[in-house]
Amino acid sequence: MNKIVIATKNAGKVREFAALFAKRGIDVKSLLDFPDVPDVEETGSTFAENARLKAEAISHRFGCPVIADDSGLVVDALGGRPGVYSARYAGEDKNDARNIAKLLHELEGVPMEQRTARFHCALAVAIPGRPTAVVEAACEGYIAEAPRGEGGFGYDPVFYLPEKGKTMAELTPEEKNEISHRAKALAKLDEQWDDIMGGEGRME
Ligand SMILES: O=c1nc[nH]c2c1ncn2[C@H]1C[C@H](O)[C@@H](COP(=O)(O)OP(=O)(O)OP(=O)(O)O)O1
Ligand SMILES: [Mg+2]
Repeated sequence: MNKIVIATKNAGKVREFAALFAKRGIDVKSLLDFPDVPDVEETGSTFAENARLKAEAISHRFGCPVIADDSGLVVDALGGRPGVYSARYAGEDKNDARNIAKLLHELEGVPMEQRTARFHCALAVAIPGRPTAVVEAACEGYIAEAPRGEGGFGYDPVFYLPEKGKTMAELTPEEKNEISHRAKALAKLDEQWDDIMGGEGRME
């Protein structure tokens, strides 16, 4: 297999998946290539449920294997919010800058040692006629007091990695793809790939 559909319209995710799959010799198509496909409603209460909903809906529509990513930011001092609502935290228009502003506002006065958080990623693989597989992984860090860096997308400018002394947005794309929740989840998929695909093809 040398092509996979990722059920997302998020350009940041598409860039990261394209780089991660390029190493495996696989071309990535996304819903940015099919703008007429309507958004799948994320009605689940967990990342895994939403990833499954997106993968199965698009696989059913296209009749081919599809991977979906549902991800977000889990902040301990906010009881796990914004969680599955990360994209829509500050409103349905999914505006990264407004989401970050709301997050920093809610954490005003919270000292650094209590600003622990993680990015969480659930990846679902839906293949016609086979059970859907879901893997999950997380990347631990802290919510910074102000945005820093231009790279990545979403909440990256306020996600501080103590071991790097940088926010996720200050990493190069290659550095982010070594440590991110998305890369770790994809590595788990790699391990299970032959079982999941059941003869459909190998990832590498
Ligand atoms: O590496 C990341 N770096 C920064 N922020 C991130 C990351 N990974 C997820 N996030 C944030 C962005 C968005 O606020 C939410 C994902 O929401 P999520 O529903 O999975 O994606 P989405 O609606 O943007 O696109 P789609 O559903 O079409 O895949 O978490
Ligand atoms: Mg979404």
